[in-house]
Amino acid sequence: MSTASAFTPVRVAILGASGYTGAELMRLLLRHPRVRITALTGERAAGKPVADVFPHLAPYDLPALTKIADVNWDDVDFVFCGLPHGTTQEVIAGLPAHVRVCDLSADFRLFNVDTYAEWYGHAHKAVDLQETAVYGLSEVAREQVATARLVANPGCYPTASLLPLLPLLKDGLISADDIIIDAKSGVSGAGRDAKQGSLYCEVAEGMHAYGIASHRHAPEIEQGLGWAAGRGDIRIAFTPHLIPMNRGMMATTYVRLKDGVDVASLRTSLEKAYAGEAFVKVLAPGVGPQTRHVAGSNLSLINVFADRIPGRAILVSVIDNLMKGASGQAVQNFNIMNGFDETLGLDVVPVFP
Ligand SMILES: NC(=O)C1=CN([C@@H]2O[C@H](COP(=O)(O)OP(=O)(O)OC[C@H]3O[C@@H](n4cnc5c(N)ncnc54)[C@H](OP(=O)(O)O)[C@@H]3O)[C@@H](O)[C@H]2O)C=CC1
Ligand SMILES: CC(=O)N[C@@H](CCC(=O)OP(=O)(O)O)C(=O)O
Repeated sequence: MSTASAFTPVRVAILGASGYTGAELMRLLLRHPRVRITALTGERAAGKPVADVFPHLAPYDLPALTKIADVNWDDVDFVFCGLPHGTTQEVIAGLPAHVRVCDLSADFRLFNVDTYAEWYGHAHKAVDLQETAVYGLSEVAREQVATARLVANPGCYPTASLLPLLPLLKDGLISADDIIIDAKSGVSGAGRDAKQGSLYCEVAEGMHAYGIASHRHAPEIEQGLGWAAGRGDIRIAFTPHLIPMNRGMMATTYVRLKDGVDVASLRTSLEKAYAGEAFVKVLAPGVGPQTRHVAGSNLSLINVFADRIPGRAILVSVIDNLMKGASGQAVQNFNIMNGFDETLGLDVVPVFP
């Protein structure tokens, strides 16, 4: 099987194709009518056919994995970069100018390079490029994404957290100073690399919080909230948890309503913000979003509930961390950057149950 297109295809390279987000990108782009995959890279997997690394892709006609240094850039228009954070800034800074980029790592997400250095433990290695990067939460930044050369694809926890919160802050309905995010992720969020924390015995039949009050996605979420609230000093309580499942992410967020605001107004704000959106849906009152409702798809399902404590509300949002939390949103941004219908390659119905 190979991709066929009646149009001139965009020639795409996936850096980090031997990782989980790379596999997800190949799954989506093989079905994308305007894409031809011309280069795939791996580090340890360089030199291997994709089928050796991902046998589920054996039926498809894909280039073999190479080192990044061996990519022929004359044959590439667009790069999806799925490398570990910290390795990406220098790689992207070294790409030829004609190539547009969607970076899935955290390397270009924080606009303030001092904040980046504080949370990532080293100075930013491409400060000039950082200034040109657009934070690609697709529904919020469409216009900037459309013309960007470099899009910083949001993190999975920030995507799940920001989608329900941004409209409510923009509309002035909730306090920016009392936001508590309790989030859970499937283990694929940690990537395919062998790590003790991803071993079966460490994650099966149990769950645990990690990065408590110290996870590097907190400043990314605060940056987005600050944009919506028009303030740079927002601090959140954010606790991620690792859950024994392959994919999926849930953010349960506790907020305080501004005086005179009720939960119905929150619902109206969310419905208005996401009316007509292909991938963000506000569920009917009382219906709880579940990770199994979005598995394998680019959907984000959200809902809002009255808390039993007066003046408070609870937001629940779910995404698939590898889709809307990574590769799905990256393809959505690719579509926006190329003027394509946003849903191309993403018309995937969730796998249920
Ligand atoms: N997994 C998720 O749900 C999400 C991931 N992200 C981010 O996306 C990026 C990719 O994540 P994911 O696919 O999960 O990670 P993986 O660990 O599964 O894959 C990493 C990829 O990068 C390659 N690689 C590793 N080190 C280097 C290096 N020094 N130089 C060149 N290539 C290298 C690996 O090659 P090889 O294996 O062949 O050595 C592999 O192809 C990360 O920055 C991650 O934080 C963002 C949102 C969600
Ligand atoms: C389960 C798990 O380990 N998840 C990762 C987040 C995945 C992600 O979005 O990370 P980036 O910011 O690097 O893109 C973590 O907590 O670090």
